[in-house]
Amino acid sequence: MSGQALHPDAETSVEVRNLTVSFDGFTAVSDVSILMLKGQVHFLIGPNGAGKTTLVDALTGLVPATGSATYNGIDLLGKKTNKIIRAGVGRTFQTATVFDELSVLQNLDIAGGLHRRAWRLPLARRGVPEYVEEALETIGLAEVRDKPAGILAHGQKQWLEIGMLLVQDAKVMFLDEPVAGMNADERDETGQLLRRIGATRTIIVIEHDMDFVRSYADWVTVMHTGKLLTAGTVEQVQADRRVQEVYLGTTADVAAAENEGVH
Ligand SMILES: Nc1ncnc2c1ncn2[C@@H]1O[C@H](COP(=O)(O)OP(=O)(O)OP(=O)(O)O)[C@@H](O)[C@H]1O
Repeated sequence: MSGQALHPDAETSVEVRNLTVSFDGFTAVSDVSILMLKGQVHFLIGPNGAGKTTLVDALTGLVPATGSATYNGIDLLGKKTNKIIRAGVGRTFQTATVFDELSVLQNLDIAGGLHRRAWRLPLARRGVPEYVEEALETIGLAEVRDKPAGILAHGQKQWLEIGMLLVQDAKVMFLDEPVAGMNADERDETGQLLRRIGATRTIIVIEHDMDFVRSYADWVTVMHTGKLLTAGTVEQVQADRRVQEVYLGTTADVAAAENEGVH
């Protein structure tokens, strides 16, 4: 895909080619090809039903797909979710999946256990592993480590989910609307967090909050009715008339909006 090498030395991390997902004859994702580079925060946007979640489902072993998708050359299609996690590809969902009655630390420990091949001693008997300490610091929850996850603020729960991916050693993270329901401060903290962890990983965020996209996207991919509409920098995507049409309606609506100074 031309123009995507914002950083000349960025390496391709996830490569999706001609990916198609059909449900009983309905094509939810149609012939989509995307390159995702290491060290970039990618955003996947598009109106409701565009196929964003289904695309991520296909890349994380939840729905079957045709075409090809690799991470660092490892085939992702046709693999079970646990194998995909072990390969270094993780995701969050729109609704939090933390165990409310367990502490922040225990949630991280369990998530880390999913990644470890061998069965290990429970946390209480072996102390807190270094990588869990690091994750706690990174997500800013060190001070609430022993609190039950159920009492965390909404934003903190989302950060815990991201921490769970960190302890799984996910090098590729798909995040489904991580800032939905967050206040402005929480959104900013989340954006900074994504930048920090994205420097050495590949982050792909499904998002509807365009302010958040504008502030933190290195690269934006736009989907519409299952197809890839366009991809580029925020500026490129915003200037694309097809994107404006998809979000605003018809070409006539776009012209009217432009006349009224809406962009
Ligand atoms: N399991 C399924 N069976 C049948 N159709 C499905 C299934 N999952 C998704 N779809 C359909 O596929 C299309 C794409 O849905 P998807 O959830 O991927 O869109 P999205 O871009 O993530 O939308 P949103 O922003 O609303 O979450 C929708 O028309 C949806 O109804």
